[in-house]
Amino acid sequence: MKWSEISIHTTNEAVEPISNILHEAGASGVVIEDPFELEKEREDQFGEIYQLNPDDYPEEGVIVKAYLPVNSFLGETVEEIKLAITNLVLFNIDIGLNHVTISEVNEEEWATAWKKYYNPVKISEKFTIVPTWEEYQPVNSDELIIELDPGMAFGTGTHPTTVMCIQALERTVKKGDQVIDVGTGSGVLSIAAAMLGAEKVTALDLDEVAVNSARLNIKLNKVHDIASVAQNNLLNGIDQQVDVVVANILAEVILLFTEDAAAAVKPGGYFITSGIIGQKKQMVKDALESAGFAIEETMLMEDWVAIIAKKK
Ligand SMILES: C[S@@+](CC[C@H](N)C(=O)[O-])C[C@H]1O[C@@H](n2cnc3c(N)ncnc32)[C@H](O)[C@@H]1O
Repeated sequence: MKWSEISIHTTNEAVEPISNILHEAGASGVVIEDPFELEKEREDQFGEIYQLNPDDYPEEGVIVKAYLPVNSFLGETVEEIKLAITNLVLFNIDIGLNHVTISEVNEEEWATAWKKYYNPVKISEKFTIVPTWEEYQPVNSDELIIELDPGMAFGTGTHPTTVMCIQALERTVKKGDQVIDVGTGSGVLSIAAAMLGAEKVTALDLDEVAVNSARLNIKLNKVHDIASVAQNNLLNGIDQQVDVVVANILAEVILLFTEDAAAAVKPGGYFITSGIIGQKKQMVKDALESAGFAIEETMLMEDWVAIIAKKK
């Protein structure tokens, strides 16, 4: 598959809304080149390793980059992104130079473009995500380490939507549980569920690239006896009943299968949903409640919401 790199030279203030616009437009792997990163004092209590190259950063302003699949919608998507960014001015957001460039990258370049921005990160009480090419010494003996090579699939493991899912899994998965991960991407949530003691994990994704990436990461983390991966559209054709279903997908997609999720979760079990932007929270909550779930917890990180719902 060919990928297009969209690069936006903007201001610090606009980074967050532009990242959201890019995510909403279906971009993968938003990276931020902020010269401040070069000067920032690093916490090393978690043993993170930082090797930043000044050549990768602009002299002033911030560059936000993301990757879009090259398909027949690319032209429209780019135009929509540009318009949405320009519209930020209406909200009094300074978009700075707003210099937008597009370039094509091949699969290999895309995969390696990630690597320089990707370091070990402690993302929850128990879990640290470590890229496969980094050396990492655990700080605590009970620390759980997920080794990840995101390749082409979504999931460096450190996106707020993923972090909230992992924190929600920590609160809900019990030893011996059965779990389904809808939209597994790099497989990170399935690996976390297996490490938390689940007995059987089913990882599903529509995208073949994600299926392969999840298989690789599941094997790398030695949880392949517990977690298996299949190419599948949401929960279509899945008739097993499990203790936890987790899905980090956009709100619009969650709404398509709340009924199927209600059928797949045992009474007293959980449906964890994430990937929901703030203004769509109520819509998802309403759908979950009418499908037979009670909202147990609403989590918030940056502009993103995750919901832990319990099957009545
Ligand atoms: C935001 S990513 C989440 C990846 C990973 N679970 C995480 O938390 O980092 C969403 C994933 O859902 C997958 N997806 C989108 N629509 C889907 C569908 N209809 N059925 C299955 N997977 C889907 C995408 O391919 C992508 O890998």
